[in-house]
Amino acid sequence: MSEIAIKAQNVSKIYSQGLFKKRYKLVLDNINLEVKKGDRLVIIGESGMGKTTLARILANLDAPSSGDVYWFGTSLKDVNRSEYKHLRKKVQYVHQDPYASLHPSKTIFKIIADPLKKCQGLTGRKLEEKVYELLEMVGLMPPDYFFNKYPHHLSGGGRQRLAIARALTAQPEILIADEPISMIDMSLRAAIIKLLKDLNDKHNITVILILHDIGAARYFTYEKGEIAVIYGGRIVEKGTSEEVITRPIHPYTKVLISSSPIADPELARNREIEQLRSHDPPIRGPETKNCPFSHACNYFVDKCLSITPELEKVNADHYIACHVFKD
Ligand SMILES: Nc1ncnc2c1ncn2[C@@H]1O[C@H](COP(=O)(O)OP(=O)(O)OP(=O)(O)O)[C@@H](O)[C@H]1O
Repeated sequence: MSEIAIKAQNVSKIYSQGLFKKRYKLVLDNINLEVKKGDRLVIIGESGMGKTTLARILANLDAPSSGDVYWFGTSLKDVNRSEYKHLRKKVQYVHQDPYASLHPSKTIFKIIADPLKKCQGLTGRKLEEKVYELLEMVGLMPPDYFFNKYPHHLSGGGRQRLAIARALTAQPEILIADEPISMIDMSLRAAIIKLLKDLNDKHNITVILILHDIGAARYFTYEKGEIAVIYGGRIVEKGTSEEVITRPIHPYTKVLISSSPIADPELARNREIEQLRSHDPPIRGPETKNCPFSHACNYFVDKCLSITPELEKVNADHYIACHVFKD
């Protein structure tokens, strides 16, 4: 059996808001997820559903209010300092915004070389060779052409490639990329997803990719991996791309798929998009026990307003959290 690379166990996150911080907002509600070593996972959902919060907690950039995250079987609550130092390098995070995450006055060589010196202790010719290799690996070609350039010389896609190369300097085994394509031109997006697929395929790096684009999710997972659909801080549907995108069950997943843009004008004209009862994100507190989608769902029944549905198995490749639709 493959080793579990990363696991979230009963992870919840509550933020306090308001003047005296007395209003509590449940942003993640009892999330359970695991990703095997060398596998791929997409976490998909619309804005404000908790994707970034979950990604940051998985990367230990933020702490859950309750629950635990495990890296390679080690609980981040119990880990000792030296073990954590060792594990930290293995889990790297790629930010949504490549513009903000790169030092504007450092050359591209320095952006990659500095962490290489720190993480791998490389110097001189070996350092130069490694910078060359990493730039080549992320498709910044020919690598030495970029050595003395600066981030502002690159396109958005190029900057995201550079941000990925920088994350690779730590030789990670898990890469968590938070919407890495949302701030770059449409035409460059597929290439970044392809790069992440290649890193997974050729270098066996476990990749967790946060997305709101269903087409990109399908492209990333059609050969392997899973898609987890998040709504109101809950995983509402999870499974292979074949199951979740081809045979969606949850009403939210269906709406997400049917409203994703399609290029063919004929298909776009003829398709029907279900109108939801509300387009606002749900407001839930720590004590809320309902289906997070119940305020928007056209099919809700009484139970949906008072009992939070748990993820249940439909088949080996498909899980669903819905009181009404179960298969
Ligand atoms: N530090 C914070 N304090 C209070 N509320 C927060 C904080 N960070 C996030 N939130 C709230 O948590 C909810 C989920 O935010 P999150 O950024 O995780 O969603 P998201 O799905 O990643 O959305 P987006 O795609 O817009 O980034 C939102 O309602 C957001 O306003």
